[in-house]
Amino acid sequence: MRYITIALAKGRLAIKTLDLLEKIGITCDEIRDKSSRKLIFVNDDLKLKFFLAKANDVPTYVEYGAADIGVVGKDTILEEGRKMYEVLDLGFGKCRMCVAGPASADKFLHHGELIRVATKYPNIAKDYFYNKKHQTVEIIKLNGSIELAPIVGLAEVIVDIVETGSTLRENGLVVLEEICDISARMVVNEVSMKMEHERISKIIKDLKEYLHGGN
Ligand SMILES: Nc1ncnc2c1ncn2[C@@H]1O[C@H](COP(=O)(O)OP(=O)(O)OP(=O)(O)O)[C@@H](O)[C@H]1O
Ligand SMILES: O=P(O)(O)OC[C@H]1O[C@H](OP(=O)(O)OP(=O)(O)O)[C@H](O)[C@@H]1O
Repeated sequence: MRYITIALAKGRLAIKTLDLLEKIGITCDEIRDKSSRKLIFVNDDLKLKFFLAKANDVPTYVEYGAADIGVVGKDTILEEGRKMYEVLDLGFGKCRMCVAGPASADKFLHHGELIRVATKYPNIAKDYFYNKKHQTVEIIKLNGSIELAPIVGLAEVIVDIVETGSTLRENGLVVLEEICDISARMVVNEVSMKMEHERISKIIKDLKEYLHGGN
């Protein structure tokens, strides 16, 4: 039997994903060992392989079929725009994609001004401002600590993830507009979905039963 490969996003979502898979009997203890430098893990009994990848790369592995299944945030799915099936909302990693800034920046969002928008998500920001708001903006790509940008005068507003809101609050910023809700999703390669339909459908069905079964 062919092995099915599952790509998991490193970081915040990894442990929660492993915990959830464990609930439906998909286990891979070795992958939890942080001291290991191994990149790929095999469960011969279940005919499954697992690997951890940088979150942004998970959709790439899945589109090309190097992974049959992936687990990654909706933010990454929207930003990467890869061709694959999004099959399940896993219900954790919940947060919101927002436009944020100092409260005084609100006026820039209603008068169609050419403002600067700092973000780790240039495609999401572009889609929101250009297609939904019809506002021309300058997008400035950053890789972290996005909240710094309006404080130091790099941009008028930011597009970023807000979970508890603490980071915004502690830096004197507020949510100005909500773009969409985010959570972890299961994605599947389009060919794998056909070729391994039975096994992949079973995983999705088991997860759905667990998630919606009141556990
Ligand atoms: N407070 C939060 N901040 C950031 N991401 C969150 C938060 N809550 C949930 N998430 C989800 O967790 C995913 C992974 O976040 P994580 O911070 O581990 O990785 P990353 O920020 O993409 O990686 P890196 O820090 O290497 O750039 C996000 O893509 C998002 O879907
Ligand atoms: O609403 P909160 O609960 O405060 O969470 C939101 C913050 O968490 C994320 O940053 P992360 O910790 O990933 O660090 P980064 O700035 O390096 O991306 C995100 O970019 C926000 O800064």
